[in-house]
Amino acid sequence: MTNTAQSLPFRKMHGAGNDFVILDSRGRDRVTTPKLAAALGDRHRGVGFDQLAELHDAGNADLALDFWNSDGTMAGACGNATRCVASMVMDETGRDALTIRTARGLLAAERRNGRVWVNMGPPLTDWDKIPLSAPQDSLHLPLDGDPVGVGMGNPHCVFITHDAEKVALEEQGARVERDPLFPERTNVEFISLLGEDHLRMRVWERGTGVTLACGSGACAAAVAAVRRGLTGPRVVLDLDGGRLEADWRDDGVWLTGPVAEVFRAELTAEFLAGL
Ligand SMILES: N[C@@H](CCC[C@H](N)C(=O)O)C(=O)O
Repeated sequence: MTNTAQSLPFRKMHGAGNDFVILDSRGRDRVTTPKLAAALGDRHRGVGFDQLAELHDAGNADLALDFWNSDGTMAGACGNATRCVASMVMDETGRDALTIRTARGLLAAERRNGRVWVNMGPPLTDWDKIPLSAPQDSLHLPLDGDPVGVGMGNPHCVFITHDAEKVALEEQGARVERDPLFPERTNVEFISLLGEDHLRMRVWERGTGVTLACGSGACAAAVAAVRRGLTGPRVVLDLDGGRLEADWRDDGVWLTGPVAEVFRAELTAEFLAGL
């Protein structure tokens, strides 16, 4: 933490109930450390969030983004936070198209008919790119329930079930997140088919636990559903916190859904000094 003497402004936003603290470090040094992320992510002694997103300057893009989980670890991708920040910067600048540098690569965001879409990039299906710990066919991972492995800049393990409502999400999610098949742990999704190109999805996020929605997870679920012949490439997903849409095109998987700003506040100098 470089800025302990001063308070630090932030915003709270959410996308379909997947909630974020947004720190805007454009024009200054980045401030997030694992300790700050974990302290702020504490819903009792901090602010509480599923992810923290920190904006910063990017030479060759409109902005850059880092993502942190509430356990203080970093994530390579966060679809819902990317949508929230894109919407915020589009409102700020009046622009309808942005490029966003993330650990996953350069992502495009577009506002079409009032809805912000983000291209989360092409899915990764090779075992070493997801990554898995040994060569495997990612379409049939060697785990009970025959899940599909998908990389979206972060790892996902997608279980196709008869009824996602009936899954013991906490127990199964926690176990699969740390299965040795995933050297970097994994996000875990359970999906079931509700109708044509319409999925129910529940999610356990790596580094956070059960969340109301996960954007990269929705993209991974759509990819798994297409690869297993369940749906076409454009899919509606009903999550606990709302509805997301994923559209797998030649240039990547596009994601949209609701976004909301909840409040703006500042971290006190006392809170920061205690880290
Ligand atoms: N909520 C996210 C995913 C956040 C990162 C994830 N927990 C990880 O560690 O990979 C989303 O909307 O994509």
